[in-house]
Amino acid sequence: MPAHATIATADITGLLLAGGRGSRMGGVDKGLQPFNGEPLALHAIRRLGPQVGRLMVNANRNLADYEAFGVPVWPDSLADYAGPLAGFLAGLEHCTTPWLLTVPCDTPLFPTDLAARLAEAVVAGNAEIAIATAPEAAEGDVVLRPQPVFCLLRADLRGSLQRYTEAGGRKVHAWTAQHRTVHVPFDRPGDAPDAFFNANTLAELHALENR
Ligand SMILES: Nc1nc2c(ncn2[C@@H]2O[C@H](COP(=O)(O)OP(=O)(O)OP(=O)(O)O)[C@@H](O)[C@H]2O)c(=O)[nH]1
Ligand SMILES: [Mg+2]
Repeated sequence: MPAHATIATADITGLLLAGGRGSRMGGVDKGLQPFNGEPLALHAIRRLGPQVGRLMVNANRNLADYEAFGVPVWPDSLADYAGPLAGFLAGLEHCTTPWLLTVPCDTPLFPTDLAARLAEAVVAGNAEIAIATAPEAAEGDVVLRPQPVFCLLRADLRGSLQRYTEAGGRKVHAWTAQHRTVHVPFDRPGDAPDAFFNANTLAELHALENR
């Protein structure tokens, strides 16, 4: 195997996760909230687009607004806002490439080399899933925490995820733990410390705008 074996960009579909309730933001559709003058979803689409071969959006409300961004939009097939895994499943149901990369709509500063580093690590580790980990402050210390919605996964895990969610499973970690998973640290010297900061409230979103 060559030293830098990886996955071709064309073999990855990027999935923007915008299907949540946004309850901590007052129930608004998070992906449509403005960030530096443009909707969060559009901002993420621009950042993710160059990293992947195709793009899709998972959303459950205001579908026409998302369609206006020029990317296919798929709502959850599972009912009642079953959480991010419902978005993963909707993505896998429509994914025609061997790999799917998920990104949430509320983390606008995510790395521009996210796909490249997850892809290299998943191949090097002969794994099925790669999850980003990023430094987070914890009781005066800094620890690497998994960012489970930044997830590169094999598209053929669809059957497994379908069975897990049909049985009532909702936890990303509990499902990924059933498969060969590598964790990929984003704590190199040049990595932006706020790359994985996500906005759960409007105040957090406005604070991110000014960083
Ligand atoms: N498809 C889908 N995605 C979801 C669901 N719940 C959360 N997500 C997505 O998962 C990611 C992380 O979720 P949260 O940060 O909790 O966002 P949220 O659920 O919209 O916000 P809260 O209601 O405040 O928890 C976001 O990209 C959400 O869009 C869901 O029920 N279905
Ligand atoms: Mg939530």
